[in-house]
Amino acid sequence: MSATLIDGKAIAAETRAEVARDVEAFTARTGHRPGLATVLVGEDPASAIYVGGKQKASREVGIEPFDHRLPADAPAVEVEALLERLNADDAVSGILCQLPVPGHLDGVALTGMIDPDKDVDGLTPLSAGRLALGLPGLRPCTPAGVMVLLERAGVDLRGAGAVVVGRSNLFGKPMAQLLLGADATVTTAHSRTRDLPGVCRTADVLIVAVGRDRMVKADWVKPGAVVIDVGMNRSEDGLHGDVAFDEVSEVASAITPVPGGVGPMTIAMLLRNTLAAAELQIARRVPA
Ligand SMILES: Nc1nc(=O)c2c([nH]1)NC[C@@H]1CN(c3ccc(C(=O)N[C@@H](CCC(=O)O)C(=O)O)cc3)C=[N+]21
Repeated sequence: MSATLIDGKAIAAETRAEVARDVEAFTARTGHRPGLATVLVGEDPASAIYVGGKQKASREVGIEPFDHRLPADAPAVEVEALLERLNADDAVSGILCQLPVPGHLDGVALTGMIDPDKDVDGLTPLSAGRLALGLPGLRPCTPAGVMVLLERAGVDLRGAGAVVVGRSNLFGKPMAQLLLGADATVTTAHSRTRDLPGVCRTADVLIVAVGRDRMVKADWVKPGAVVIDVGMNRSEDGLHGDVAFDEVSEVASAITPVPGGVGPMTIAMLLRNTLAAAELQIARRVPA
């Protein structure tokens, strides 16, 4: 392998240590402990593991976790009532409604109910609009984490050609906007893109989030490119990203592994956003 490994696990650990320090200072200053409420509807085992990981990571940095689980057949009004309660609860700084939700529910509508000041996923229309306009706001955790990885890897984004493969609201769209905000020249590619390998080959920075096991091959990558793998594909032969790591790492100059790349960074950014949300709520609290 010739590429430098971008060690998301190590960078995330450093970010979590920073957040832990900042949470301590926040609590000393305000007398409040930040709180993160997670809402999980249904019993999907992978989702349950992720939510459990978020809870544990919260506790470790001094953020109080609130764990809410509803049955897979919970009616929309019940989930809505829970979100309204959490919006009104002063102990809850941030709310995360784990996606995807079961088919009878509307994930976009539910997420959109979250108080924008508690929107630690950065997925409400207001947060998305703030990002699109270049205004300050809470940013979606996974793309925000990728920006930290790129910065820590010393990648100069100004004028660089960045290709984002995937156009989801959760990742691809906000990723493209963050890169644009950092002065990259951004292309968003997707399943309908003509000559996807050719488009990928133009990238100085290639970011892939499509959910197709090891789709990106060595001949899709420009020699020396930086490759960020956002995929999480579980199969009989283990957990793999959207990038064929072994062959692509012979071509790229730097690459993130799966696991141990973008995933841990997502959780670290969730913690950072929860502290930022707690700050927002202190700021808007009317002084006595
Ligand atoms: N509202 C919402 N917000 C999310 O942020 C959100 C979501 N819904 N739904 C699902 C996805 C997925 N996601 C991951 C977070 C951490 C790892 C992670 O830590 N992965 C480890 C490995 C985990 C393993 O071994 O399974 C790693 O990459 O090293 C993965 C995936 C957050 N998501």
